[in-house]
Amino acid sequence: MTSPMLELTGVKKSFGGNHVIPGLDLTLKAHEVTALIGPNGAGKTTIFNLITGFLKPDEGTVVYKGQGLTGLTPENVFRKGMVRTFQEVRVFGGITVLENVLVGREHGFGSWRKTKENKQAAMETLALVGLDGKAHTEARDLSYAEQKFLSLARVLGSDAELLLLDEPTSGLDGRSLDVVTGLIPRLKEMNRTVLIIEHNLDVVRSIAERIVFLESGRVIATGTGDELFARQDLADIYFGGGTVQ
Ligand SMILES: Nc1ncnc2c1ncn2[C@@H]1O[C@H](COP(=O)(O)OP(=O)(O)OP(=O)(O)O)[C@@H](O)[C@H]1O
Repeated sequence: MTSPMLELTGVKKSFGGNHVIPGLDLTLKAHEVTALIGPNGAGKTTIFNLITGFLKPDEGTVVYKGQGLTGLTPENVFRKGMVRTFQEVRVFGGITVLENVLVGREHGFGSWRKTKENKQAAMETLALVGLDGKAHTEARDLSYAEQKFLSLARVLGSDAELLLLDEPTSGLDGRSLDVVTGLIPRLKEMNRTVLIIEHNLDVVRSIAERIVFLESGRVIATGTGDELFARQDLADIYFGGGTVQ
């Protein structure tokens, strides 16, 4: 059996007396697209923060490709080969689109280099999200949708194998939504594993191979879209009534 790409075991996190993650086990297989869904406040972003070193678990372990991540800074977690996006758009407005991807390639924190090879790789990444024609535009001059694409290009432009995407489609519709939903299934061909937080259930259904349903920091169901979307009990939790469709 191949070892999991990511394994959370007995992870707990409280804020004051609020037990946001009361005890979480979660495993990701390599080259799968897994969606983390659940009602507002279920703890999805907190889980991203616990995995990526932005928060430290009170208890439990996070193991990435056989290596414990507990206590590592976000920068050092990144260097292990994992990268995330944030719910809100985070791009560097004062530098160009191309430079934003180059910064992402160099781990987003330290120095970065405009070598020919890096530039070519960054341009190929920009082409994936349709931004190659705007490579020399300052990021602040992009539309909201283009800035979302650029956030994606920045994580894709890194060598990270595990991508954690926090609501990559929020605020997008029509053709811009299609850019993201078309891209995500292709990431496994690029040797990437994806964990995605997503509220748009049509998107979840079309891209996720496995869905993890979270309520109050606990995994209450795991399965394919066909398995989970048929369950009225989950629809009741998600919508407070109605059907997940
Ligand atoms: N740093 C923090 N300090 C205190 N409480 C926090 C902190 N981070 C998260 N929480 C609380 O943890 C709970 C879960 O929040 P989280 O953002 O992880 O949920 P979510 O599932 O991502 O929600 P949404 O779908 O609305 O983005 C919420 O009650 C939130 O207020």
